[in-house]
Amino acid sequence: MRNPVIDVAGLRCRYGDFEAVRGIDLQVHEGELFALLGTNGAGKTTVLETLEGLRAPSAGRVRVLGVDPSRDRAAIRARTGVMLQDSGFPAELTVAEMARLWRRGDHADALERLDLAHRRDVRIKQLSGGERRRLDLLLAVLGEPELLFLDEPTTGLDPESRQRTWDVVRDLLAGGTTVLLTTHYLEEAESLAHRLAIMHEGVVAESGALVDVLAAHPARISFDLPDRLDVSALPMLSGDVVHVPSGRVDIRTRQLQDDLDVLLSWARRDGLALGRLRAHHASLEDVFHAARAGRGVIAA
Ligand SMILES: Nc1ncnc2c1ncn2[C@@H]1O[C@H](COP(=O)(O)OP(=O)(O)OP(=O)(O)O)[C@@H](O)[C@H]1O
Repeated sequence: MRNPVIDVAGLRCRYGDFEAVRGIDLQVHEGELFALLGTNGAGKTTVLETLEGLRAPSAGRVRVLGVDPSRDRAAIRARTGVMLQDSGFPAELTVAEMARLWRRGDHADALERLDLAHRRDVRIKQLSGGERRRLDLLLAVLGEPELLFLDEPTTGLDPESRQRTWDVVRDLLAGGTTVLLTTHYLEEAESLAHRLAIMHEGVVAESGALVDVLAAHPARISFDLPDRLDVSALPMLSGDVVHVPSGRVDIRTRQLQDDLDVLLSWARRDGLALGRLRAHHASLEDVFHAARAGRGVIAA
């Protein structure tokens, strides 16, 4: 098997007395999109900055494209694209000028792809927040990097712009680019990621292939408990039943189809309507809440 594009073992990062990253392992393989998720302050930006060579780890081993980023940042920069949360480009330049300054050439296709062609002669200071984000992405991918760091790439974008960004990322993946993504939008990770890690308070609380991580968590059935019924009236189910004060029943089960079948048969037999009935396999949001609550499962 080939060496991972990113290989991190036992990484620790300190800010003075405070240890923000407390011993994490990560491997990102060629051509995959790895989502680094986590609660606020979990340490994602610190990890990202370490991988980009912007800060040295206080302990552990970090290799990016086979190189130690804190020792040889220049070697990595030439082969990576970085889309930061706040890029701070010169406000007076136009979009086309900025792109040419970043990398020589016309870039008409890339501008078109990111829906910026019609804004090519507009100054950066006049762009909307969403257009700024698309310009950030444009500049990050102009050099056709082997490895792309995307730090919350769709924050502030409307749903259509977000979809467009996802399409660009999918095209890059199809072309063999490796992507490390951080995002607070779990549906973004669920839509794009092959593998992921969820950080909480400086450690990895959950990690693995997206499909394995989702499969390791119970499915859910929820509905409004019909009027005048008590939860004790529910039929015998394999899952755990939680009854919230608002009258909603929430069932966590590893036998989704069987439990749903039992519930629907019971409701039909007794002529009951299960209001706002929902049944679904675990979503990344369920996994995220479990990780935060310390119920994570390291799947791989
Ligand atoms: N320069 C700094 N000095 C001291 N503490 C810092 C510094 N930068 C970050 N921290 C702390 O380190 C921890 C991790 O911060 P980091 O920005 O890496 O988290 P994050 O996962 O990116 O958070 P968010 O999702 O909120 O952006 C936080 O508790 C933060 O307050």
